[in-house]
Amino acid sequence: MAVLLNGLRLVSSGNLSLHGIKSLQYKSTRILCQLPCKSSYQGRPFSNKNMTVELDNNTGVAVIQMKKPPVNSLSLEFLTEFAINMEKLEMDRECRGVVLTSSNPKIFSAGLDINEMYGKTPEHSGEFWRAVQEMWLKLYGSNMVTIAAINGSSPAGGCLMALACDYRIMADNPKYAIGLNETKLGIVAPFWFKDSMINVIGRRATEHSLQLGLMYSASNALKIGLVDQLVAQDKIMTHALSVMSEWLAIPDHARQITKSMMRKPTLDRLLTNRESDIQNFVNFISKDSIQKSLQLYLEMLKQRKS
Ligand SMILES: CCCCCCCC/C=C\C/C=C/C(=O)SCCNC(=O)CCNC(=O)[C@H](O)C(C)(C)COP(=O)(O)OP(=O)(O)OC[C@H]1O[C@@H](n2cnc3c(N)ncnc32)[C@H](O)[C@@H]1OP(=O)(O)O
Repeated sequence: MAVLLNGLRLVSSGNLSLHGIKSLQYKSTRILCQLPCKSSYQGRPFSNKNMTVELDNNTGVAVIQMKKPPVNSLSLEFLTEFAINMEKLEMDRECRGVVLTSSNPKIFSAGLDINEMYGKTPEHSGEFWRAVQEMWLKLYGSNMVTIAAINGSSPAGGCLMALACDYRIMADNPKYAIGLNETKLGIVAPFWFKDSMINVIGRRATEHSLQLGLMYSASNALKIGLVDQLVAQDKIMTHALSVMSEWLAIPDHARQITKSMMRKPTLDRLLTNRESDIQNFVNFISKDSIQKSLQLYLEMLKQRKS
């Protein structure tokens, strides 16, 4: 955790949620630019199999652009790479904010890679689920300002990623849909997916949404508060960076402590039940009836195409 105070940067060893706000050490550094100063942009890209990460040293803002063809499905490899990148940015004293977006102009993310849940060993399923948890813990528990620039459809795990951010901006296109549609696949959104949604849209709307596995058009997502703003597709990144500059104008320490106060109980719930959540997932996904549902769903996805 990093806090700016009178020109000194207070740095702790990890995410706000994982390590709380105690044991701060003093490190002297320059104060990072509070607002984007585009004139002296210096991009610094790294790691690029499933995503590119570009940190602007002048603004302290990184853009993570997911680029896993065809639909940014969240495979074990993708999730591992994502967690490593988040960790790197979290540790980077110059990074204060992250915009998450997609290189696919129509799909933000298709959610968890269904192939990782179908026909796999319990060991693989457990490893996969731990990686899903890690992605969420890193994003939901980040000290940085996180903004989702949702430039396409975003079902299930894709919606979860957006829900884990601080702010959601969606492209204003009636063809794009977002939601936690797990029940439509015959599976159940785990408690921390549900908690993430409750924290954004409230209990009643979440119950309705989860039971029916609803996918919302961009305009309906805005109506229920699932996204914060709709913006024309070609303006989404400019707008996300402008919203980011507003968030970064708030002193880091005050914003981070507030964020921690709001999110810690939700994070702690998964942290204290992490192993049982993995076991529940493995038991659930290994059932013949669930495997059958996933098989049918995968076939349906392939048939839809032809
Ligand atoms: C008692 C409690 C116990 C608790 C247990 C917990 C269990 C909970 C477990 C898991 C939670 C699950 C979370 C998830 O995220 S599941 C994934 C949900 N995702 C979806 O339903 C999206 C499905 N996809 C689509 O709707 C569309 O593909 C699209 C809108 C994303 C894109 O449409 P389009 O551009 O038309 O592309 P195609 O449909 O043609 O797809 C291209 C290609 O990609 C494949 N594909 C799509 N989505 C996925 C996916 N999620 N995983 C893997 N593969 C995917 C699709 O099959 C096509 O493949 P191809 O034919 O081989 O080209």
